[in-house]
Amino acid sequence: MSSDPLPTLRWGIIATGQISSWFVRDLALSRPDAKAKHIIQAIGSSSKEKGGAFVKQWIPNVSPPPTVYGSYEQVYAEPNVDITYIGTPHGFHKKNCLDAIEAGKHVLCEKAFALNAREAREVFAAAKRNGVFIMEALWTRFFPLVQTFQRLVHEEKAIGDVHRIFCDLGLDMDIASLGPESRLKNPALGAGTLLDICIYSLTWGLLTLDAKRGEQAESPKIVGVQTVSDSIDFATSILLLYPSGSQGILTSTAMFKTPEVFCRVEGNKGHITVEGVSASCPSAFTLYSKEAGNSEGKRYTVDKPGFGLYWEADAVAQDIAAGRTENAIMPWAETLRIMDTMDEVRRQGGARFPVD
Ligand SMILES: NC(=O)C1=CN([C@@H]2O[C@H](COP(=O)(O)OP(=O)(O)OC[C@H]3O[C@@H](n4cnc5c(N)ncnc54)[C@H](OP(=O)(O)O)[C@@H]3O)[C@@H](O)[C@H]2O)C=CC1
Ligand SMILES: O=C1OC[C@@H](O)[C@H](O)[C@H]1O
Repeated sequence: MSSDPLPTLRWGIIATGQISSWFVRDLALSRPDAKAKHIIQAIGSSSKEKGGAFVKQWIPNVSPPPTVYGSYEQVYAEPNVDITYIGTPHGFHKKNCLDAIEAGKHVLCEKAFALNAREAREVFAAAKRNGVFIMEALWTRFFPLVQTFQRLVHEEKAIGDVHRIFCDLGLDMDIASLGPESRLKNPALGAGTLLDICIYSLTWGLLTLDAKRGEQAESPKIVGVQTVSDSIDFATSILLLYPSGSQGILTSTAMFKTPEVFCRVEGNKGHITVEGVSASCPSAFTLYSKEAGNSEGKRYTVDKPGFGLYWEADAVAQDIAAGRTENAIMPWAETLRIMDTMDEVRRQGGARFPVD
């Protein structure tokens, strides 16, 4: 029995694209307040050369270095891997998750969890059958800043009753210039802004307009409009209308980079603005309370090394060490609620995937 009080988790990384490069760098960071010890045990890539180059470029100092495999299957079969991190495009998530689960591995799968709710339900059913942990990597929810925001809004009622939230995530993606194989252009890979970035705007709406999540959460009326070309959405706007009358106006676009302040929450006792590089990665929010009366507002910030993906990784390690198969901040039912909502938005808005 180790004297180290922190749980240890041995990761197998599936795919060597952008997000995997962020994730491994965050796992490798030395953090005084870490809640878990992360070991990058194995890397699985479409080629061993690509996997080796990934290690050399992003985690050259990790010691011992991870074992690099030229296939994903070898990672699933690796006995020293506890959990697989799935960093492939959306269209592969279902297969990658099912393969990992059938091999008995726990799974942390990037957002969007699957192409549609039907696929997501299939994956959760397999996880349940095999008794493994699985979670959608909606990292934003694990930021301490976001948890402070939720506490102020829901527990302290710092801006009273919330009436509306506006949240936008826009990126200038120049989709026209991308090749047909790009995950941002190919409908089979789940292209379009809804699954890629509107999912964050939707997340802010859901966690602001309702303190509950998953099956306990209220069911708002959903209206979705999309600007669609070649069956993928270049822009999506979601309206949520809750039984209380509160509204979410939650948007994304591939044609314009959202300015620093990406979100405004309005209540009867004040408002909050949230800022950061994008809705996925908030760096500060400012609370303007009518009662406190200070027009400059009170600013809450986060000072973090790296990207901030380690907060979700720590939470996963703690869950697995405690024998849990799902996480309380991002439970399976919350992922299904998001997938069901995005299916409904696409039904109304017109974006389609070949698997639908
Ligand atoms: N949490 C966050 O902030 C972010 C999350 N994401 C999510 O992460 C996932 C991956 O995104 P991202 O890293 O940007 O994607 P990339 O295109 O940068 O990388 C995807 C990787 O998946 C593997 N892959 C396997 N099959 C294919 C295929 N047919 N086409 C392309 N790639 C393939 C490749 O790795 P290999 O060759 O090694 O097998 C590739 O490098 C998505 O679900 C996305 O939504 C993305 C960015 C940020
Ligand atoms: O999850 C994401 O957040 C940041 C974006 O740059 C990226 O396209 C998206 O996948």
